Amino acid sequence: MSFTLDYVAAVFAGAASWAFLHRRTVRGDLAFTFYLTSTVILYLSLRCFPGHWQNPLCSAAALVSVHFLVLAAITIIYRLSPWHPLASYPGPIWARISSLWLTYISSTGKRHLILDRLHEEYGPFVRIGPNAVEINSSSAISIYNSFEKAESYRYPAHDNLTSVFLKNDSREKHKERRRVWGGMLTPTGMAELTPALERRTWHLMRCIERRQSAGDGYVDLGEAFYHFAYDLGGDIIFGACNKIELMRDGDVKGLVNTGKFTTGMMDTFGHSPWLLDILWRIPAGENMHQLVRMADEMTHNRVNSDKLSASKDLLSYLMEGGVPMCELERDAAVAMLAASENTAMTFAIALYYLTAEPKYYKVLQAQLDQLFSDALGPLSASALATIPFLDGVLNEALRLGTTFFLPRITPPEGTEVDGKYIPGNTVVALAAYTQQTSPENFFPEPMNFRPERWLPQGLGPDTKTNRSALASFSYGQHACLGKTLAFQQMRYVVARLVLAFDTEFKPGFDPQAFREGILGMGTPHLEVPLLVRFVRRPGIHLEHVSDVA
Ligand code: HEM
Repeated sequence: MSFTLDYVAAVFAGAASWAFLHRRTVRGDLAFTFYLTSTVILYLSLRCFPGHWQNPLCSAAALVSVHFLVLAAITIIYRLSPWHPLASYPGPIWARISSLWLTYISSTGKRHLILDRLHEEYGPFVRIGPNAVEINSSSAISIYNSFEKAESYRYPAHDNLTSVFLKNDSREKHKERRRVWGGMLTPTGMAELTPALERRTWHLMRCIERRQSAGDGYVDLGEAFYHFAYDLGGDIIFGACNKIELMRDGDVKGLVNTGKFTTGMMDTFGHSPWLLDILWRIPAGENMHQLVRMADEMTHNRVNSDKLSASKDLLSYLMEGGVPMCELERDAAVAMLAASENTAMTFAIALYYLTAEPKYYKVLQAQLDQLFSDALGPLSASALATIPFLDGVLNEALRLGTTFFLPRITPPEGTEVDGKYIPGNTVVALAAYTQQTSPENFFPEPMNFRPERWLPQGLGPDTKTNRSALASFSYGQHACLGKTLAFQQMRYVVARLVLAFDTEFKPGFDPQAFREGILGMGTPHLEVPLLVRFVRRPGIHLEHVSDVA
């Protein structure tokens, strides 16, 4: 009799736990520890009644499992029920049941394509998680003005340190941190970074040639751009103390893969934050810790060094702004990723499209030749900013290459988008990729690379170019702080390369497969290596250019 009662008690405890937890965020690592500890405590308790329980260990595990299964079953029933606040939103059943569905589709890198198809099937509002809605409407841009970031941006250590990119509980602290970062991104701050950009771009040109001659005549351009962007990012963040020299030494410590792994993990498992909490504490999450350790070490070197550059680096601004050491380390790690990955991949995607469509390469080359008579002479940022076609190339690379998913959380009172009420504490996101490729925003040929669509005359009288639908730098209070710097870098590097070289793909390279292999993993990831040959244009001599730091 008491045997049955114990199971009945476990069922009631599961139901009571649901009533207590269903409006709360549960930390995965704590939940895991709870179940483990409960099993041990139960086992020890059952052993005190010898004879009553045949096998105390199995019985303890069974009671805890009953608690968990009841909790899970009620959770699922509630999520599928008409009483759930998002019951009226259509979406696939698996999405309604568990956030693991969104986690799974994110892990494929094709989340943007899967969600795009769901909008075709279900309309502009799709329930993509038990508590998440994606909106395919330009009105949804308004959610970025004031809503906070979703839990997926929470640093899994849960240490409540303030950091510029991650989820902060204090809006004021985040605002203040943006202000401190902003010092580097003023015109004066950016001018101080220009010598590093110029020097690193010369290294890049020599690095490309060196790797071509050391191999089969072609370079893995995605890899070369990653190495360039990390080297330059290191200069920007750590100044003269920067030890990152991937173009010269290769990526011995696996920095690029560590960075890609970290952004990929956050972008995938962030949708099930409880799972990220667990992964953070087990060996599978080791690469994330490795990035943190690298950033910590470089930050310590920088803070304790007396070998400082004449110009300021990011850490100068943060130290002057009174940012404490533990938060300097966190922001340095964020900056290493923010300053490198997206920029590197946008270079790669821009060069891919220019090589795939040589007529655009020629147009850009002609315009640059006209403005800069000496292909190896100075390229001022102000002159480069006057070439709309160059910006058209970059905007198209961003439009087709960045497929971000940027979740926010609605305030407790909820919100309205296009007249539809969305309940409070719902995760909401703009369908960025669908908007960026929608004929309502970009017409004609929304799926094709057409830089002219960004010029005043566009692609003819029916052209539609809805600039605000380009979500590549996000919007509002968490929008990219480095957008102007990124454009300055992208214009400079693309212009230098196009002025000095012609390009061609390696024979057998499949442009279509490359394009289909641009994955969305927080930043673009390239499934297919971009294999290209750079051929010097007549009159270009680079022998005098230094190719080492
Ligand atoms: C093509 C290059 C780049 C792209 C496409 C890009 C894109 C983005 C996006 C989409 C966000 C917002 C994420 C969100 O709302 O969830 C963001 C945030 C941020 N980016 Fe960039 N970024 C680029 C380059 C850079 C560079 C070069 C830097 C600076 C060195 C930078 C610094 C930042 C920072 C600090 C944030 C966090 C802002 C905040 O949360 O308040 N980014 N970036």
